[in-house]
Amino acid sequence: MTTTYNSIKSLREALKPLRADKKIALVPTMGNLHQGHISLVKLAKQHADIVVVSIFVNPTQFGVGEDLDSYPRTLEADTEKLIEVEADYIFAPTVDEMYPIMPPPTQVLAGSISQMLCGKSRPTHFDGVGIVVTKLFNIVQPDVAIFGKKDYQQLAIIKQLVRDLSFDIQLIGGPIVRAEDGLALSSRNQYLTETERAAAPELHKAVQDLAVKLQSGRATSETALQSLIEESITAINAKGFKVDYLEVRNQDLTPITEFAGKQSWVIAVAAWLGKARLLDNQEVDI
Ligand SMILES: Nc1ncnc2c1ncn2[C@@H]1O[C@H](COP(=O)(O)OP(=O)(O)OP(=O)(O)O)[C@@H](O)[C@H]1O
Ligand SMILES: CC(C)(CO)[C@@H](O)C(=O)[O-]
Ligand code: BAL
Repeated sequence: MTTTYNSIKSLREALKPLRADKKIALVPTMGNLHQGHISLVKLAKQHADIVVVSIFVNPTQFGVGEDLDSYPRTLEADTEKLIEVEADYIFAPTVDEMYPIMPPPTQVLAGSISQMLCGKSRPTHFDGVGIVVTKLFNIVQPDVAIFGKKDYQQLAIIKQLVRDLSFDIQLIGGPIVRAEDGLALSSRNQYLTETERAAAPELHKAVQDLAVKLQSGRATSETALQSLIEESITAINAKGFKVDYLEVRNQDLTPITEFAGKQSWVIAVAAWLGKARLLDNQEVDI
């Protein structure tokens, strides 16, 4: 059975008797669920006895002028999908329940990792993610928490949060779920027009092309890497996107300083296509 709670107190009461002998997993979401989210719930079920899915469009992670008001809110359809996949609890609080004072005076800042990549164009975004995820961890006290690798930087920031605030939580990153044509599933894909949707998989293709070049050993120096990156940005922009950033980093998101020998890198990209800012990434082991 899938039960929905809107209050922190009632969810805590429901979970309390289960803690003694059940493993609890948390899957945090902003709702408008698609197969990417459902894959995380299925992964959660493999690692825990009880799965809690939070659905909360978190205002503190939206910047001024972003899509907080228009972000799709589809709780009824989401609930049906979660019943079908047999999630145990849905936590769907109101903004007042989560933030008695708005904006909350307490902050959870992630430092330099939150100012790079997506943080350059969304400078307060990860501070909002930091506080809401900290609250969700404190409310649910899960044994396991599942996040998607589509939001690669977010997962890296949450790894740092778990380490620095000593949360006793096992973090698991779920693989990116894609449409058949390669586009990473995302709630914001619905902002695309039909023509833009047809062009959208080009982003993934460009990332794959760059991955092939990296794997063939062409990034022998900082300069060589930079020129491959610039080639990719030009190719993506030529398809009608406006690249926000495309960077190659070590998989912990530190800058690359070693070019010889075995390397574990990640290509991370964000690009605007019409009203949608699309994210993608690919890990590359060289
Ligand atoms: N295609 C996907 N594959 C795997 N995980 C995903 C995918 N899309 C989203 N997730 C994960 O689901 C969780 C909730 O994400 P969220 O509700 O913001 O969905 P979203 O589709 O990414 O929305 P948005 O378009 O706002 O970025 C996050 O951990 C996110 O990384
Ligand atoms: C982790 C999260 C649920 C926090 O609001 C959100 O950033 C998301 O959906 O990725
Ligand atoms: N999945 C990322 C949530 C956001 O862009 O706010």
